[in-house]
Amino acid sequence: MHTVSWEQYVCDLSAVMRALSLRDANGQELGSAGLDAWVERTVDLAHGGGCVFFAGNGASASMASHFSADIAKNVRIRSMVFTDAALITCVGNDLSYEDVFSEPLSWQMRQGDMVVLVSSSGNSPNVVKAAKRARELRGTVVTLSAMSPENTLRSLGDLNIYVPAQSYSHAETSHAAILHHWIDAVQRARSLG
Ligand SMILES: O=C(CO)[C@@H](O)[C@H](O)[C@H](O)[C@H](O)COP(=O)(O)O
Repeated sequence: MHTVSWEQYVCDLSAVMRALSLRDANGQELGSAGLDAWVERTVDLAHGGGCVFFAGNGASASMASHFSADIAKNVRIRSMVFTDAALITCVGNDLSYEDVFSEPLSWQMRQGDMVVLVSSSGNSPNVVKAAKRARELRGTVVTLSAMSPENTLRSLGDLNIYVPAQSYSHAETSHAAILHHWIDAVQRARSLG
């Protein structure tokens, strides 16, 4: 069995996280300083009573639920995910799996709300469609992706966070750390931490 020592794993993961890229909608690189812009937008949204939606598949679906709970409980920001079994099976069955995030967004998202879309590959069709729908609805789109730098999702957000992870392990762990970092910062900015 191929093994990597814990020290090597941490070293490789750290390299991936340090190489974080954050680009705006025009493709301009903001680097990790762009995380502050994300925090500011989220604080502004909170002042206006806006909602933060989260979506992703598999491990990213569990992150969506986790961080939706955190932002509501710890930061008192309204939040929603679309992974309720009745909802996802209904939309998946009646329309298609590609619509399971975009369709509920159409019903729930208002101008000025934010959606955080998490996809390691950056190519899951339902996540890509959600990004396009949210833009039509004039919401703020934040994407977290990995794998190929040319992945589809990376060009669809107002803020596009990318880590050059080549494994789901590194991609998912990096995304979870970024989301924790963001919510901690929003919590401090709202003097709730
Ligand atoms: O955790 C893993 C793989 O390690 C899986 O659950 C993974 O999240 C699923 O295969 C997802 O469907 C992958 O979708 P995506 O993150 O590439 O959009």
